[in-house]
Formats: sequence, structure tokens, C-alpha cells
Amino acid sequence: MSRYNPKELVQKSQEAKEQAYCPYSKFRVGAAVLTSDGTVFTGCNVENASYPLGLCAERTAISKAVSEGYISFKAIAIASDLEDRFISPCGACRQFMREFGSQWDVYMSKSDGSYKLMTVEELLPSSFGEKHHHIRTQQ
Ligand SMILES: O=c1ccn([C@H]2C[C@H](O)[C@@H](CO)O2)c(=O)[nH]1
Ligand SMILES: [Zn+2]
Repeated sequence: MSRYNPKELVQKSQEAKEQAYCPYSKFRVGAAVLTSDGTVFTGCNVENASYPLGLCAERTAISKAVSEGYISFKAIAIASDLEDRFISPCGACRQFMREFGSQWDVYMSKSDGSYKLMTVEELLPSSFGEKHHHIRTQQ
């Protein structure tokens, strides 16, 4: 699948939101990540009584994909119950996405399915990535 329908990906993220485990925040989030071969992995936020251990929906979805052997992504859609704001990925998730490239699409949706599109690069400019590990300081 070289072309994809963003509306369908948003719809899948909305379905994933139904599984959100968020007894503390009560803020349900779903994500659906599209791999290069057209496979879609979904995820939801998974909170914990030890609050900082909570996982965001985006990282859940991406980790599901990576653990099944997929590291090439075209797009990720994110959904929440917010009616009047596009859900926006947190800084940790932006860095997590960037690990797998900066030139892919992030669809941030409202509860009615409308969305705003930005690339990972636009969400996290001048980012820290794998290439930085190869930089040697001159001595
Ligand atoms: O883009 C986002 C923003 C927030 N959350 C989760 C984290 C936490 O469980 C809850 C409240 O921040 O929403 C996500 O999963 N993705
Ligand atoms: Zn996050």
C-alpha cells in the first residue's frame, strides 16, 4: 500500500482509544502507526499507580510495531476525546518517533475525526538522532 487514507488511520486510532487504560488521568488516547508495507499497529495509553511509569499511546503503538520487526513508518494518527483541540504528542513521544526518521507524517485529530498534519521534523526540529553518536571531538 503506497497510498493510504488518513481518515482510515485516524479511525483506527479512535478505535484503539477505546482500550485506553487511564484510571488516573481519565484521558483516553489512541494511536495507529502505518508501516511502509501498509501494516497498521495500534496502541493506547497505559497508566500505572506509579504515575511516571505510564506509557503514551504513540509509544505503545510504535513499540508494538518494532517488536514485530517493523522499523520503517509512513504515518501515525493520534486520537483523544478532545472536541476542540488537536491532540499533540508529548516531547518524549516526538523523540521516540524521531528515532525512526524525521520525514514521516503525524496526524493529530479531534474527536470528530478532523485532523492537523505535521511531519516529525516539524514537531521536533534540530533533533538529536543516531548520527550524533558518531561525532568525535577533535583532540
Ligand atoms: O499525545 C498524548 C498525550 C497524552 N497521552 C496520555 C498520557 C497520559 O496517560 C494521559 C494524560 O496525559 O494521556 C498520550 O498517550 N498521548
Ligand atoms: Zn507521549
